[in-house]
Amino acid sequence: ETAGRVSLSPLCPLSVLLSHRVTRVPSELLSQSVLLSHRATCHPRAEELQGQRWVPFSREEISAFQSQPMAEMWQRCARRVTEAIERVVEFAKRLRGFLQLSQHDQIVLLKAGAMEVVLVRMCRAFDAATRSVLFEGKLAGPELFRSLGCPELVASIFDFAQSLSALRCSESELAMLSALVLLNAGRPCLQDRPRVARLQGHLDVAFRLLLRRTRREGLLARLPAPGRLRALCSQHLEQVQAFRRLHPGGLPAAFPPLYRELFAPDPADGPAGTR
Ligand SMILES: N#Cc1cc2c(cc1C(F)(C(F)(F)F)C(F)(F)F)CC[C@H]1N(C(=O)[C@H]3CC[C@H](C(=O)O)CC3)CC[C@@]21S(=O)(=O)c1ccc(F)cc1
Repeated sequence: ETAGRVSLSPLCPLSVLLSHRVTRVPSELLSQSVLLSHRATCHPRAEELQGQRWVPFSREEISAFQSQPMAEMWQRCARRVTEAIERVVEFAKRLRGFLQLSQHDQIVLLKAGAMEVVLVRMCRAFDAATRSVLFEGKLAGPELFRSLGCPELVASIFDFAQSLSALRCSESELAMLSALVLLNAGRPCLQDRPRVARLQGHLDVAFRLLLRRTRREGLLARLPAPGRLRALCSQHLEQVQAFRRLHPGGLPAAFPPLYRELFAPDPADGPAGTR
């Protein structure tokens, strides 16, 4: 019998039975630890989202954003992407087994999945009623991002946020979704694919049991197809390349180094994920 599991032999007096803490199955412990990692690395925190009255930007504030030079707005948003990705890296490091992978595989999984997790997390701060997202403290519609010069990408990002928020996922569901986006054994260039597949398998079982416990099995069929996230991220990479072409000499130094590493790697550094 493993330590802590109550022995159910008939000889076991009630006092012993009652003295043990509640016995949780490993998968419930796993989804609980993923939820804690998610809560600790999301911004804003769930309680802030509930409490906060979401105020929309005024017309003047929106036109101020729209008259920002393109490079300024890109740097402003790139900083927020970078902050969000740093929190996703912290989330990954807290996932059971992630830090035991080789650093090469950790980097491959993060390069491929971090932005996808940011886009999943975005739905937490998305208001479906006004089709707007919390940006720098207030609610912003797609028109606020006009000066980025990539209206299709912005529209796809909002469509994705809209469809995900329509599923009204709980924090636990978003936590498990994010963990499964990251620990994806299908990512190219992995060295120890079977090891990632084992971690992914444990998360998959834990997610299905969570959905069964909460009578939300129907969610699986309604989740956006994984291809949609991938398409969004490749659209994003195209836009970064387009932006770089507009600004020869590489991304301005004002872009965070992590952003440059993830989205505008210097060709001299070799193919993505192999450094
Ligand atoms: N630069 C940017 C950029 C920045 C962002 C997104 C997309 C881009 C690009 F798609 C662009 F610009 F083209 F639209 C880009 F660049 F990626 F291509 C989507 C995720 C957003 N985001 C978030 O919603 C996070 C989610 C996680 C959350 C947390 O940490 O828990 C914090 C807030 C991070 C940055 C942010 S944003 O808020 O600047 C934003 C920008 C445009 C838009 F249409 C909607 C939002």
